[in-house]
Amino acid sequence: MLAETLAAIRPADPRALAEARAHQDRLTKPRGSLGALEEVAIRLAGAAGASPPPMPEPAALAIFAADHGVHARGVTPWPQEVTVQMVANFLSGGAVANAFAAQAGVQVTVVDVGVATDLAEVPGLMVHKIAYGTEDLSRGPAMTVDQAVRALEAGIVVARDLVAGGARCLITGDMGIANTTASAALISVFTGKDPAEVTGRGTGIDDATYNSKVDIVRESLRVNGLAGFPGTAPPPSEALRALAAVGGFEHAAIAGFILYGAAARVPVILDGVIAGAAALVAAALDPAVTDHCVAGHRSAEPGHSAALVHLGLRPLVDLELRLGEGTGGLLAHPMVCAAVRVMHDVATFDSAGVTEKPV
Ligand SMILES: Cc1cc2ncn([C@H]3O[C@H](COP(=O)(O)O)[C@@H](O)[C@H]3O)c2cc1C
Ligand SMILES: O=C(O)c1cccnc1
Repeated sequence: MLAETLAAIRPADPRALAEARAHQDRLTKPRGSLGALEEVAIRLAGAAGASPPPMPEPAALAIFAADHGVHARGVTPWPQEVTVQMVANFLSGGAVANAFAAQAGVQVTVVDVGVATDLAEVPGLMVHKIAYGTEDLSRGPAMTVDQAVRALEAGIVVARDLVAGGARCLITGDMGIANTTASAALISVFTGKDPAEVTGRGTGIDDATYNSKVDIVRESLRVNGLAGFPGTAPPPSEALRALAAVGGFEHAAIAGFILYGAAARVPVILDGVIAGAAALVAAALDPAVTDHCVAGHRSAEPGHSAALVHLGLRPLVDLELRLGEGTGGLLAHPMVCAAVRVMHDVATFDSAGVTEKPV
């Protein structure tokens, strides 16, 4: 299924890109006056292979939840049970992601890809559990390559089901106590940046815990033989091994979710640092996936900025959010819709009889 999905991915369509650019310039506004929103609409046209691109709605948020063996190293002040407790909170509609999703009119699905507790499938929850949390990435591989592939495929299946159910835009979400540690390790591997530059404070930690977290990320790269790509990214053949070594099940599943969106030409709005790390994995497997992604926001985590630079994506919202769950992606969704609606609804100089400034 992974191979099939990868084989279906195409880069942006140059003709649709050119048509969308030309169309933007015919609309009744000064050229370029919608700034980065023009680029978003043009990007979605290239991704869809059509100008104007289809409206990116309805949108569906998938919150991939999993636990992390590295939690045992004290990288976060929160107990591991908060992951499963927050899953229950998402399902009863009480989390920030639910509030933002309600505001944006977005459907929420929670996916257990590796929570440390057994969960029964209930409406709104899909169970694709790979294991009861990962192993400790600072002592050896967090998961096997086979588990990484199964988690990627879980993300593919979830995206496929949501698109089959009518979703025309996919938004990434995550829940997993300690997952900013795995994110930092992945970002360090895939951007070639030093762990000290890409490790952040996650939910909020003191200086001593922060310094230890950086050491643990560094140790994870050394123990797993991943410290050998300074300033470069690992080759695609190494990407799955790197994902398995230092990633989480939610990172793998989000990478698969992104790959399916790209393959199906359904745009994917990326959330914060966890999605950024997952997108680096997806882009290492096929660089064309970034043509199908919009960076919803820039998180306060330093690794997220490094990931966005590496991916060549410009974030739409920059509000120092550091929550995850899909909250940044949800805030961006109405902006992405507005950008595309301009292409559908706004009159041209010709059609409205507005005098165009001579070029
Ligand atoms: C109550 C609560 C709700 C959350 N919602 C998202 N996260 C976020 O914080 C966690 C990662 O941070 P760290 O690596 O520092 O543990 C992830 O679960 C992420 O989704 C939350 C964290 C907490 C505590
Ligand atoms: O950037 C994020 O998405 C983030 C930051 C801190 C904790 N959880 C998620």
